[in-house]
Amino acid sequence: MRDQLAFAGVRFAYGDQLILDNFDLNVAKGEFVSLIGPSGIGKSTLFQLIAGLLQPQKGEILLGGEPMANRLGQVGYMPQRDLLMPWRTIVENAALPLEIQGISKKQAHERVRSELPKYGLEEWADAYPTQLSGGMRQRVSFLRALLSSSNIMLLDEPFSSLDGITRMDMQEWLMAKWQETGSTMLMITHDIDEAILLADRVVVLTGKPITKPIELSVSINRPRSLVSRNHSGFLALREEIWDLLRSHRSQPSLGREA
Ligand SMILES: Nc1ncnc2c1ncn2[C@@H]1O[C@H](COP(=O)(O)OP(=O)(O)OP(=O)(O)O)[C@@H](O)[C@H]1O
Repeated sequence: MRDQLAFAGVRFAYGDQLILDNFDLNVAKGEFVSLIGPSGIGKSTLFQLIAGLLQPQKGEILLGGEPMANRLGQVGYMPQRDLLMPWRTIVENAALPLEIQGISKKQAHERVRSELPKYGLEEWADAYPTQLSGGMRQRVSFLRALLSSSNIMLLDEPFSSLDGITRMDMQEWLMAKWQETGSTMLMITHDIDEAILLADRVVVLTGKPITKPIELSVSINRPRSLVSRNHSGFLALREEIWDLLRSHRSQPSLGREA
């Protein structure tokens, strides 16, 4: 089967700061991939390249096997903070990508209203974002991203602003949504447990520039739940990822002890 997303020999630099060099990454249709790496390594840059907000200076980014220079509108993006417009109701916020696609406001609103029960939000259709909890707002943000494009969803630390209990609820909720929608998902996270729990594969980004990402398969049976964290395979993977991150953090070039 063709990859849903492929980086082939990609180079990208901001001025003389090289972020990616000869970078390859392949993501299969319907796969869930977590991306983890130190702050400032280039994770958000990677997402901006996928979304088409930035272009590679060398190499190609392929969507569905095709090189696609204009990738805007081909991917759904869920940011760290929900970025809902406070003056728009929940329906009006979630319907925005459909209206941008040229669907009439009436049809767009009907479509969103039909989706809201799946998000536990049917009673909040006409509420404003400030009336909702953080977890509820992130569910609206997810729905809005999914309505932009369900082919590839980019989740940029989607739960980092939530409290610990809501975050765990949302992790289980996202696992269920991923299975229901069959979308390809890439998620940036700084939380090793979150990276493992949700993913088929964890990609550890290290090095400046990033050349070869370290890819680790997560072979823990699905459906998973928070209890899966006690699985021996989970604990071993957590150790492995932590060792990788720690060893790169303590490189002399990063200003730590030799
Ligand atoms: N528009 C820009 N112009 C110049 N440099 C930039 C720009 N955006 C990011 N950078 C630099 O590129 C590097 C990678 O940034 P990026 O935001 O992709 O990292 P990140 O891994 O997502 O970091 P974090 O985990 O802190 O969000 C950083 O050194 C950052 O300062």
